[in-house]
Amino acid sequence: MMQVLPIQSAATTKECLPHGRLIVLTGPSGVGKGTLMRVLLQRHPELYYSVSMTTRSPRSGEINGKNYYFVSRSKFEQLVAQGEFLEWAEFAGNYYGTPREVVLNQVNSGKLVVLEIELEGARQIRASFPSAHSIFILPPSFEELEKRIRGRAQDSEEAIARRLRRAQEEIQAADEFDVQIVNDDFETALNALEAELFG
Ligand SMILES: Nc1ncnc2c1ncn2[C@@H]1O[C@H](COP(=O)(O)OP(=O)(O)OP(=O)(O)O)[C@@H](O)[C@H]1O
Ligand SMILES: Nc1nc2c(ncn2[C@@H]2O[C@H](COP(=O)(O)O)[C@@H](O)[C@H]2O)c(=O)[nH]1
Repeated sequence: MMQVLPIQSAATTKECLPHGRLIVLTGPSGVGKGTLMRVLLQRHPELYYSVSMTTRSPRSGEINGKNYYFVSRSKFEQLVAQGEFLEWAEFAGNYYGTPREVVLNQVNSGKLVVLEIELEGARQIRASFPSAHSIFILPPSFEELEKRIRGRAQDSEEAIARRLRRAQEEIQAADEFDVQIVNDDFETALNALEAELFG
């Protein structure tokens, strides 16, 4: 019988996922990843959603520990140096990272774990965990993406411009991922996502 080893390190090894599964949900800012995740978690509370750490300032209504762990740049850099992240990246002027220990514990205990992260982090996870299932969410058009980011009304004009510039690059990378789902009609996209996660 094949020996099953727990996942311990993403930085140095390529691991298979022994008990649970790791799902990577990526796609450009404003495409609707967070909204899809929120509804998915309501429908499937057994999923484990990894709360990331960021140096971005909280938006109105965001709660520390629920939406993100909000930390200073110096604290984030200290945690990077200590190897506390499974992956991390700088996006639109802020750091974002996935806490290593809690995620590995959840996967090893058999949970279906979802990471909602940007392109560079998603690439790091794919490199470290080739058996992670990666899903890229696409907008129906670039114009619609811009409309959604602006409609969210949460980011400054400069932040919107950075995110849209980055989105061009991100969309071109969609084919690197296992599955692409277009988030045009919300229910259709949600059903496609559920089908990917629960077969
Ligand atoms: N299918 C859809 N049709 C129309 N609007 C949508 C759809 N899906 C999401 N939205 C809206 O688009 C906006 C951006 O969605 P959301 O914040 O979930 O994007 P995101 O991909 O999580 O962005 P970020 O990566 O910046 O966190 C929200 O106002 C949301 O209500
Ligand atoms: N590489 C990582 N990217 C992350 C993580 N948590 C969130 N994100 C992504 O960052 C952008 C911007 O998010 P926003 O909340 O400021 O709009 C978005 O694409 C998120 O998916 C993470 O831990 N690592």
